[in-house]
Amino acid sequence: MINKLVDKIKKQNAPVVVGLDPMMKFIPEHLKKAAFAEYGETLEGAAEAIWQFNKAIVDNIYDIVPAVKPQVAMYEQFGIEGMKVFQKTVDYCKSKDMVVIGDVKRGDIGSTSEAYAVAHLGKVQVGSKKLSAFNEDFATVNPYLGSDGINPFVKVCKEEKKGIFILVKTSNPSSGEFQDRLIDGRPLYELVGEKVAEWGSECMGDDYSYVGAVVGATYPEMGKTLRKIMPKAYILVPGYGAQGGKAEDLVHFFNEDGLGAIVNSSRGIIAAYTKEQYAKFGEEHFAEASRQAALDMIADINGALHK
Ligand SMILES: O=c1ccn([C@@H]2O[C@H](COP(=O)(O)O)[C@@H](O)[C@H]2O)c(=O)[nH]1
Repeated sequence: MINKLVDKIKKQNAPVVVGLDPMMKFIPEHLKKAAFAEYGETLEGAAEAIWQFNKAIVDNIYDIVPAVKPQVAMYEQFGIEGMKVFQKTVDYCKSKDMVVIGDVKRGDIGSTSEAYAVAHLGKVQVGSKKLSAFNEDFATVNPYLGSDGINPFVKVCKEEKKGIFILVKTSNPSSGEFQDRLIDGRPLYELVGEKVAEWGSECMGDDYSYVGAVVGATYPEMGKTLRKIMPKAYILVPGYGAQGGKAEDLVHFFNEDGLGAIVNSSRGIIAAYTKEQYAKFGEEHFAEASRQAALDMIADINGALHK
């Protein structure tokens, strides 16, 4: 799957992933009205509105953007109905040949991590059959339980040709509380980065490992250091746009080959129609505003890379 991701990034010339984080406040009134008319103000109604919102956005970006990153929390808050839409969204994006990164941030003791890995990337045994559940292409994984929590994901990735992105340095303001703590004079995120390189060395695609890393756009200096520590790891970079990350800060997250990183934007793309810059599209045409915002983001990042 890492080879497919790299190929799509090259073909579309777009090192960009759109985050499908469908918060209700961003879903246009006409979609909510139609969904609530059919299902009432219920969890089913919310799920239907989310589905219509996601589908319209995906229909408008799949030819220009290689990957999507549905954030599971935004679906999970609506219980089973939300998770059904998560699944439907994953399946729909895959039918459009997009690479799907499930932002699920899992990781636990070995036996539990194994179940998480099976749920999101693998196949579950049911009697004599092996069946896929959520079936994303990649999942995000929390490394703070150590190798026990990571190994089951690596095993499933090998079997299924899937991939993971391990949290190394997150984009949020308080990420330094623990991640920057010095251990034997070195910040913890660097030590995690070294482990990612080690785990990933056994998991190579053609040029990059299918064990990647998450490093926030909001910490460009750390991104530069981590790029050197993990030369073969693809870096998933959240924090561009809504969290303040800028294209010019992201250049050192990439390798000399112009590859090695994929930058995420969620609110900046899916809620583009609420921004003054894209107001001319109007709420009815929210998905076209998202397409334009995605095109602008791609141009912004490529512009910084090819300066
Ligand atoms: O360090 C991290 C890890 C994950 N995220 C997730 O990415 C998106 C960012 O959304 P924006 O609207 O583009 O800010 C969201 O799903 C986060 O949970 C992150 O931001 N930082």
